[in-house]
Amino acid sequence: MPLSLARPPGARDSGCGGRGRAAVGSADVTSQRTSLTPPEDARAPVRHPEAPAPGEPLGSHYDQCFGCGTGQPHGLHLDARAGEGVDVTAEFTVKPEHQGAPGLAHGGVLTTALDETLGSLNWLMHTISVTGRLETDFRQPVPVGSVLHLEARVTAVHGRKIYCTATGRVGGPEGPVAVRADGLFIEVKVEHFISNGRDEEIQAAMNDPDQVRRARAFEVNP
Ligand SMILES: CCCCCCCC/C=C\CCCCCCCC(=O)SCCNC(=O)CCNC(=O)[C@H](O)C(C)(C)COP(=O)(O)OP(=O)(O)OC[C@H]1O[C@@H](n2cnc3c(N)ncnc32)[C@H](O)[C@@H]1OP(=O)(O)O
Repeated sequence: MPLSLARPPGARDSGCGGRGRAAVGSADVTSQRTSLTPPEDARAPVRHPEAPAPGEPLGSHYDQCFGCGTGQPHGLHLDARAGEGVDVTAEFTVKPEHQGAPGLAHGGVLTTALDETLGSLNWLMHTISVTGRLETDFRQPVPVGSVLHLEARVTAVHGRKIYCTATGRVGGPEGPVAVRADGLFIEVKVEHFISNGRDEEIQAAMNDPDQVRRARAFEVNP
């Protein structure tokens, strides 16, 4: 489907940082607390035929993304690589600016690293999806200076729901799991961003041919 650059009906017409009427619906999340387990009739994930080759760096979906953006000075600068299945790997070095307690990584930063690694699975399926739910287990403290070896994979797909899981290991790619997460990502169209993002950044993104090309690469999903 070609990428439409027009704002759809119902889009907010001024950037107001989420204070305006939400342009997406929202399900009753209180009844979804146990829904990180795929339903019986979920299907196995399918690697898109044009997915990046195993080992290929995926690059950033958005230059200003806190997780992967190369133009984001405050970001984590993750650059995941494609795996052989519907899976990816990445490394994240914990820096002093990522501390929660003295000398230790902040849990929210570690969760962000897991979230971003899971988000990069989009490249493997040529799907755009956003985090609906994310549950993190913190098993070991992660000291500053550590390299967190991240791995994420899709476990099942059910309609627009993408079930996925990620681990972060310390001491090497085969080291002990320090953090892990189960996620539920929900497939969206490009309009999700156009309708909900602040105008300033959306306009800049739509005027950037490289950004439009990257959005298209996600969207083409036969
Ligand atoms: C030129 C312009 C260019 C722009 C291009 C950009 C390219 C970008 C490319 C790639 C981006 C990748 C980004 C990755 C970054 C890392 C990941 C993040 O941090 S993402 C940010 C954090 N997440 C959010 O901000 C979501 C906020 N939430 C929402 O927007 C909505 O709630 C949304 C879209 C998730 C769902 O809303 P609904 O109205 O579309 O759909 P409903 O009907 O509510 O749900 C669909 C199904 O999913 C279940 N569901 C939804 N939310 C759930 C939840 N929280 N827990 C469990 N189930 C949930 C529902 O029960 C329903 O299931 P049933 O089909 O009925 O079986």
